[in-house]
Amino acid sequence: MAGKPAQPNDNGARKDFMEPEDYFMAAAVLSARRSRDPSTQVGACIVNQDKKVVAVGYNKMPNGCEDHMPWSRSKGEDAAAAVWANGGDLTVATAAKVAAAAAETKLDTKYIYVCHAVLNAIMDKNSADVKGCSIYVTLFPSNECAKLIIEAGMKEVVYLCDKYHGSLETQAAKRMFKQAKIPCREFLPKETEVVLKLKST
Ligand SMILES: Nc1nc(=O)n([C@H]2C[C@H](O)[C@@H](COP(=O)(O)O)O2)cc1CO
Repeated sequence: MAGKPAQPNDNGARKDFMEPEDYFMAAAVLSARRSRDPSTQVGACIVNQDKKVVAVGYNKMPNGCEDHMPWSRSKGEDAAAAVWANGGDLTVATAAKVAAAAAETKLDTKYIYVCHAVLNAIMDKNSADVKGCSIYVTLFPSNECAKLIIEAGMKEVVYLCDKYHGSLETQAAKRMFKQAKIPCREFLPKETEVVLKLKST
């Protein structure tokens, strides 16, 4: 029996192939999965003007430091976890407060050591430079990432999530992007299912 009549220009190709933009953001989402950060995993994918991927990256500790730097968000969390692990009779909440009050150093948090996803992607690029490239990021770039993106001559930022939009770092990043005339747009998947599925797993 004859099937559906072929449409003009129907060469029999698969119709549900992945659109390039979805692929680039999915690559960023997949890269984020390599992160060891227990709370926030960030991925980045840099694409050149020929639509070729030239780099991917994720938030990580510097090479050689992976097993030695803390992943905690606050000194208190570390100390509380240690008390808890040693069978201490303080609750985690109490221990956290005691430790946080006793030591206010940031040296025991991840923030001072971690390489953001954008930095890692730029350092790991497989091209001479990333001038004129677009960057797909799972989280809006920080002020430090914005400086790198601008100085590297990238032309566009596409982001999936902006959960720290109220932070000083994000506000500073937006101010620099505006001044440097680098457009930032929220990612709108063409084929939502694939990217969101990756994001949520
Ligand atoms: N743009 C960014 N790129 C990143 O790679 N990061 C990293 C740094 C930390 O490892 C993690 C944020 O941890 P937390 O504060 O949500 O527990 O994400 C953070 C930002 C935020 O501006």
